Amino acid sequence: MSERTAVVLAGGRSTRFGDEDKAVADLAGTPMIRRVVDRVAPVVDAVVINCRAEQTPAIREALDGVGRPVTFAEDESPDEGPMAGMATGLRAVAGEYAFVVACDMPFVDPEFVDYLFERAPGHEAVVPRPEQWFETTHAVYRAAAMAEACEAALDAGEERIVAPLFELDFVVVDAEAVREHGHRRTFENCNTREDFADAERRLRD
Ligand SMILES: Nc1nc2c(ncn2[C@@H]2O[C@H](COP(=O)(O)OP(=O)(O)OP(=O)(O)O)[C@@H](O)[C@H]2O)c(=O)[nH]1
Repeated sequence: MSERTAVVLAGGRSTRFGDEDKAVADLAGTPMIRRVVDRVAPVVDAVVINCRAEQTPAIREALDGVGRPVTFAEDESPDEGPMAGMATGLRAVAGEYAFVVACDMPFVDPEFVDYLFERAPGHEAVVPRPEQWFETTHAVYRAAAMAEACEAALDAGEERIVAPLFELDFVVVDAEAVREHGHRRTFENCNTREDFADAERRLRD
């Protein structure tokens, strides 16, 4: 089996959260990004973090001892959006396939991630579609192909991550397959203080 990587997107400004980086914000006693990495670590061989250079020290500290090699792929120009971050992160991937996940999805389901990787051979992307939209920041990509497609889309002035996706040979994981293989919370994300409070309640349940 070729090496599997998790690319964690953390280069956003957390404006809905407030004057603190939500990636390293405390969620029930653990930095949120640590929760994400701890959950995916059992099903990947390596981790790539995309962030801005000034975020790296705090994220590195939060990930101390995760048990997988962690590489930092820092934005050359910050604030260019999640698709630019995805391209930067994917360019740092050594293996063929990578699971891309946002740093604010602390309930990501490792069994579901494993299922996405299992479906990947022979394709360039495996993207869940639990409802009407594609979960592009919770999907497996052939790293080089998606990075190239993102870069072309950015050059064309495109901002939506579905644009490069449609250039690839991709598999959709439909609602039924999501229900069968994934925990229903796998896509939940935390953007606001209220979302954090909600997540903390769930983590205590
Ligand atoms: N590299 C990079 N990543 C980004 C950028 N904007 C968002 N992201 C990442 O993309 C993912 C989805 O973005 P959001 O959930 O909107 O996070 P955010 O932008 O930090 O939050 P808000 O400012 O509240 O919208 C998160 O994992 C962010 O870290 C960006 O300009 N550059």
